Amino acid sequence: MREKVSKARRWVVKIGSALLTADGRGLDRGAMAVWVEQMVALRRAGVELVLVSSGAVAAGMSRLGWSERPGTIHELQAAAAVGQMGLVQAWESSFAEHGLQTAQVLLTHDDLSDRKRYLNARSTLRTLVDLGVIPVINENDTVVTDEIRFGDNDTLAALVANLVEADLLVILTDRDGMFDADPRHNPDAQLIFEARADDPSLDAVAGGTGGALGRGGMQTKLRAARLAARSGANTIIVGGRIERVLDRLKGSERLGTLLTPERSRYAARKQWLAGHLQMRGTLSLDAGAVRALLEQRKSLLPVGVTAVEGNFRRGEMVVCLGPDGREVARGLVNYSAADAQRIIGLSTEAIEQELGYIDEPELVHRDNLVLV
Ligand SMILES: Nc1ncnc2c1ncn2[C@@H]1O[C@H](COP(=O)(O)OP(=O)(O)O)[C@@H](O)[C@H]1O
Ligand SMILES: N[C@@H](CCC(=O)OP(=O)(O)O)C(=O)O
Repeated sequence: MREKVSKARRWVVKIGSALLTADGRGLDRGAMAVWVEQMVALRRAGVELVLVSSGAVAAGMSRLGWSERPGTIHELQAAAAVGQMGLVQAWESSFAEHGLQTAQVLLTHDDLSDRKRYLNARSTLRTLVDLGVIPVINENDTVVTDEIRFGDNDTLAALVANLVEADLLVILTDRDGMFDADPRHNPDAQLIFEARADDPSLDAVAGGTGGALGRGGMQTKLRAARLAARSGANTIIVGGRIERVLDRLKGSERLGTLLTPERSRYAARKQWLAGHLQMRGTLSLDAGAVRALLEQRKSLLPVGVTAVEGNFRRGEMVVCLGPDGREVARGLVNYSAADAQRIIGLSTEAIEQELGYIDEPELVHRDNLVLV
């Protein structure tokens, strides 16, 4: 079962406020350094990493000398703005000690629900990961309003896992994992080692909300696992203070709670694309492009496309048809219909000349392509 974890290539690691702030006494830099060491080791082992870090509000409270979580949203946002500085600074200096660079990425709900911004966020994150930089993501607390807040970073981390098509979401928290009852009130509660994310009996055990600093509790972690499962990712909820926790997970050790998707990664991804997006147009492919997609699992380049139909925008879903008119794939397109029309049949070098810019050399990247 745990080889699902050791074999995962792309991880999103989420670290909650409760852990990061040593229960309210500012950022726990010592603990951060220990996770950084393990994340560096993961990277060196070929794992692609994205970090979702909470702790801005808690760090800001400590910097401002506030001992209680403020009541108004503006005070919370002010605390987050102050604390985010310290948070990214701490991550940056800690990773820098190992020669790794970090990047701050602040996201809101709108960024992930608007197709165009979604695709841009995705491309930027992919570029950062390819560059070997560790993206450090948090919610953009200063600009969000109550209605559009993620609120807890568990949900944000799950949506990031969808966004970057992670194989694994690791939620580090202050308990060893998900118990069959809230361990704060039930000393006999037992750790759940494995379950299907969609198992309805989990709803009852994850009832309680978060601690004094965190927002979510187990309920949002369970919901996050279900969201992550939609794009086929496995989720581990595990104690961040367990010694060498990330190393040991990578080594298939049975730590924490593993929540698995009900379908295979591929089937889940396909369903997710289909369920989330309406078809906006079609691309007709020549025989060479069909072979490149189906046999070599490559991205679709403009050079192999013979016709464009529909009025789609960048980031929307299109259907790819073979020379016989049969559907061979569907996926998220990197160019609008008007721009696609101008670049079909062109080699990669000619695209920039034609458009004056180049977003991506692929018309549809293979990560965003589902073969039929
Ligand atoms: N079934 C459960 N198993 C484990 N922890 C639970 C459960 N139900 C509620 N909790 C509580 O959830 C807390 C973790 O959530 P939270 O405080 O939001 O942390 P974080 O900041 O890591 O997101 C734990 O300290 C625990 O008391
Ligand atoms: N964006 C907020 C995180 C919200 C939050 O509390 O998240 P979590 O501790 O993961 O439940 C912050 O940085 O303080």
